[in-house]
Amino acid sequence: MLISQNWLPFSTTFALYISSLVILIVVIRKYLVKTYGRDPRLVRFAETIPGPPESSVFGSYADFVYGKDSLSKATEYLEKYGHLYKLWFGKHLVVGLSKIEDLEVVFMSSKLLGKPEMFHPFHDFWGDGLFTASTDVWKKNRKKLTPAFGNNRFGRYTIHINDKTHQLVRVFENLVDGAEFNLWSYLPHLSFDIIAKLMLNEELGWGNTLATKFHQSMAKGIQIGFERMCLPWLHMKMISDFYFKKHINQLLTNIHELPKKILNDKLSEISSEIILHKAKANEILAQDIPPKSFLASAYELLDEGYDEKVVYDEIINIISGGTNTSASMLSFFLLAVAIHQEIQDRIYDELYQVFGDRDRDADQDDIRRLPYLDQVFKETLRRFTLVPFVMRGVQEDCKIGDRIFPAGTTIMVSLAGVHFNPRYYPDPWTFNPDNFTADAVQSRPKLAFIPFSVGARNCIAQNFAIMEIKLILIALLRNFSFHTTTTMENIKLNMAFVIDNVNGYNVSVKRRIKKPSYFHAETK
Ligand code: HEM
Repeated sequence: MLISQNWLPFSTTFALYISSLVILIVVIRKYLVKTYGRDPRLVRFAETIPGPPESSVFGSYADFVYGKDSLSKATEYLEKYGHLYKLWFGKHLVVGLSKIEDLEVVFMSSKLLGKPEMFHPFHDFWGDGLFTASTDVWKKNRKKLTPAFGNNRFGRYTIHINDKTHQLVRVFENLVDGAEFNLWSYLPHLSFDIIAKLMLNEELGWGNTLATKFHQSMAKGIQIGFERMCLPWLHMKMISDFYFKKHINQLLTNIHELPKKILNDKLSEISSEIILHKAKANEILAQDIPPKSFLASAYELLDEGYDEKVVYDEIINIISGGTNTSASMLSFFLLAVAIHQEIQDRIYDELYQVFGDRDRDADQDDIRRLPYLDQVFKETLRRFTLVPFVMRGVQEDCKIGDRIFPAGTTIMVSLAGVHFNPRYYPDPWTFNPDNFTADAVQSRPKLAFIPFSVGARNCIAQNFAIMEIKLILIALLRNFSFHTTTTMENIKLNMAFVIDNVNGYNVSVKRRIKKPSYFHAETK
């Protein structure tokens, strides 16, 4: 009796121990399968596609994330695997595409408008704004916000862009004949000030505490999002939450302070604008009124049944979309023409033909009269493809080329793969504005140049960005010549949403003598 009494508790404890262990193993296994288990349909589809070597659990992230920069990566994959290749990021199958015929199908398909599931770490920061909104929300928001980027607003925008650029010209005056400085210390400030003024009607300098907090937190948030998307051990929610949750909440609090303040400051202004537009629409008001602002359009999303968070999200998206893109483009352009002085001379000669030595500001008509500036502008967007890849999620099976892409695949359209395809650009690593002479453009398919992406989910601000950046370039190049000790070989691009040069954009400036280059040649 005694023996059996001692033995029974032991056996019960042992049984309990074993069954708990079994349950734990089952739960862990289920969790791991849910986190990393690959859909057999995706696995079978992937077997037909070439790609870099991968371990079965973690995928090809190491090659992608820790390899070369994104432009080199895009061209390396193109050379090794052609226009279709696969990468596994944990359980996510990513298929890279750069054949123009395939891209046409992707961009024109109304079923391929959604962002992929693996993008969800960015949803924390961009929320239901255009970058990460689900397709249904995106459709409503995009329709509402598109008019804010219409050409009918550009006349008013031109005045403010020129005004803000004058302020930068005054800062550069103090740097004339000095040492090299990094353009990046100035250009994001300018593009942010312009977006704040034009889209949000706020005079928010970069140095403003809320703005600084916003930019620092957003940069950190994007970095965390990128790590959570690419590094498979962070696909485990409990690990990801353990490392980042508190931090992400703090970053979000910092980020939201700015749109909250803007809405607070501008609420009565927005309400009056909306009332005015309603009166005009109902023909109660006869006089002409300015087109609706971005802020009023975003605020009207509340009529669609959303709460204020969606307005914050769109403000956050527009600042994110409009700051580093323009600043990177300006920086790469000025660095490239500082390296290629003969190209800079030719741009100035063209500017001199249009403006002579007068001081008047540039406008829309002037932009149209500067074809060589346009060639260099496009070559900068090609050679330094700012957004090298765009992602789309396949929500239902779809045919691209002769393959059926199963639901659940992530499509990675390689804009850089197109821009570095030797078939369209014979010497793709050379910076050569002649790639964009009228004849050269005519000889290529239209989709061979797609820096702003194409189709319904392209850059909402494409025309605005071109106008803004050209006006700034015209003002800077009319006042200064740019010089550098950097060479094309020193430019090292890093992997990010908008590429940037890890070595900075170091230039020195000289005051422009307002005479064309042939005048200097004759007086030598
Ligand atoms: C040279 C400058 C720029 C380039 C090369 C560029 C490029 C792009 C590209 C490729 C996309 C598509 C991304 C995707 O499909 O995932 C995009 C989207 C977007 N861009 Fe730009 N962009 C530039 C400037 C701007 C500016 C100045 C703004 C704001 C004022 C802006 C706001 C946006 C927004 C909000 C989206 C999301 C559109 C949507 O999903 O409906 N971009 N941009």
